[in-house]
Amino acid sequence: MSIDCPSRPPTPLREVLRRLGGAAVLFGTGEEVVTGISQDSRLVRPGDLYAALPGQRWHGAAFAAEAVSHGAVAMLSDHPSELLPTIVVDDPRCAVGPLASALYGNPSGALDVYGVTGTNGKTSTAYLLEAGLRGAGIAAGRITGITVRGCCGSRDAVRTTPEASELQQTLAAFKDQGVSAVAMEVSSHGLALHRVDGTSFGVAVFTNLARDHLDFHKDMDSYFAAKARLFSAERCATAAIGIDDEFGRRLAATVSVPRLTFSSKSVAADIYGDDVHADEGGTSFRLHGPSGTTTIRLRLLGAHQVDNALAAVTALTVRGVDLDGAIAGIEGLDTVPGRLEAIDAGQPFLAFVDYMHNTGGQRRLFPYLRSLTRGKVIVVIGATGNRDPGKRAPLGTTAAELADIVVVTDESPFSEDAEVLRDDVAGAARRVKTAEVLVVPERGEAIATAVTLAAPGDVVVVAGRGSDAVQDFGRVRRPFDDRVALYDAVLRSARA
Ligand SMILES: CC(=O)N[C@H]1[C@@H](OP(=O)(O)OP(=O)(O)OC[C@H]2O[C@@H](n3ccc(=O)[nH]c3=O)[C@H](O)[C@@H]2O)O[C@H](CO)[C@@H](O)[C@@H]1O[C@H](C)C(=O)N[C@@H](C)C(=O)N[C@H](CCC(=O)O)C(=O)O
Ligand SMILES: Nc1ncnc2c1ncn2[C@@H]1O[C@H](COP(=O)(O)OP(=O)(O)OP(=O)(O)O)[C@@H](O)[C@H]1O
Repeated sequence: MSIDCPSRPPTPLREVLRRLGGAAVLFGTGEEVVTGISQDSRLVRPGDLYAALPGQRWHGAAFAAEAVSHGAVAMLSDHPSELLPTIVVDDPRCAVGPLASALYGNPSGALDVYGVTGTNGKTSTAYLLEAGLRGAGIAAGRITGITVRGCCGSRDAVRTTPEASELQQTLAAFKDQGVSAVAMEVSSHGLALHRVDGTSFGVAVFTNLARDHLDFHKDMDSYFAAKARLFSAERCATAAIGIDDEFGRRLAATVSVPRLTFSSKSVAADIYGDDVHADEGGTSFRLHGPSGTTTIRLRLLGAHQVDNALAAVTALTVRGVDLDGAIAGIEGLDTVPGRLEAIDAGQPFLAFVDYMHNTGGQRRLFPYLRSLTRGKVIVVIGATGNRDPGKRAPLGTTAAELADIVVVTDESPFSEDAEVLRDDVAGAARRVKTAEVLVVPERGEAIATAVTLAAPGDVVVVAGRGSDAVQDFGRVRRPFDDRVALYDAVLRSARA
């Protein structure tokens, strides 16, 4: 990995205090100087200001000693520390982003940042954007829940949208590497938890909104409101908005920044796609926009990728990027890891790994999978623990409505009882009565079962985890990659 944030000029603590405004109170002399900021004691570097935040499980102040051991020189929190000079503010989480941006030289001001939000398609759209930017000759970086990639290397992502201090460090590193545009995912958690405060977006992109994350946001209106925060004139210069659902239309009607809309259903959009052909080799469609009509041939699979490509082209159009080069880049993208990724070990049926984990994704993808076969669609499915329990039954119901065989198994239960998760999904799937429903707790066995049941011409899809490399059972975590497991299962079945 080579995305280290280079050291920054020291900033006196008194200057930090001044930046935070009149409500901030300093406990200490203010003689110290800080060279960076971190909100995780484990990631503190010598010279850092440690932002100790109240969280869901802990208060960061509990980790002050560890921050000191790593070289923290001062703290930002909602109460003073006995260990470090502290600047106290009422809501330190709100303060971190803008302060980190200032300490790292306002990196987003020097970058064209494409922020992608929405329930589904953020990662895919960010990959398409990066490919389009690079195709147009623009040095691009990418921040997604899979990896963070600049011009000089990449590293695995910890979450979809990095915490505020890590985000500003990454943007500063990108800037120093010569990156000039960044495609990044902006999750609703990221917006609600102020991770992107202090970041200026050249364009905010809205893909779509469907039920998800209601454990955190409580209802769809709050979920939408979190997403809509990205589109305020204080955060973004322009917007690209998908209007194929009610929420996108609502957003398009209310944003005050210059915007273009896109759609794969409505000619009323500024940029729209039609004549979609999605088969097992790729996806083509006609794109109609301000500069005319062009045919786009994606190597990515599934009609949903037309929506994501429209999102990317619309955002690139809004930013005035050369579209010929950008479209060539988009057409060259061969896969997004774990997003309808084909697994081919020479078997006589189609096999995919996908990340669908909500009914919005299921409803968009199953029709495509169905179109690929005259035989059966077999899905391996589960529900992730510690997430909205209200989404489990709909996942089971929709899978059973749209597939022929549903193999229910474990995803990552985290601290929840795996059997309860399986029962919720399988119970709902069984009530549909049209699909065969099996429960196979161990994921590798479930995948092998699906493969064994596949006849020539069928479609097998292992859903829900995409490219995740670890299955998390709370106390036990084990390496598990669905793509490897599916490939191995296919090979084993061929030998048998
Ligand atoms: C809601 C949320 O984002 N929570 C994350 C967050 O929790 P938190 O801020 O409440 O932190 P906490 O664990 O209570 O700890 C409090 C403070 O102590 C600090 N700390 C904690 C432990 C330690 O050893 N040292 C230390 O400094 C933490 O950095 C934090 O500032 O910080 C924790 C550790 O730093 C994360 O483990 C935790 O992720 C939770 C488990 C999580 O699952 N987050 C998911 C839901 C998430 O954010 N997902 C979205 C994408 C969703 C999607 O699009 O599908 C994302 O953007 O990734
Ligand atoms: N435009 C779309 N419309 C509906 N479903 C989609 C769309 N794009 C992707 N999907 C589905 O959502 C899954 C996740 O896709 P992707 O990772 O691109 O989205 P995401 O918004 O980043 O999701 P997450 O935040 O969960 O990573 C895909 O595997 C696919 O099943």
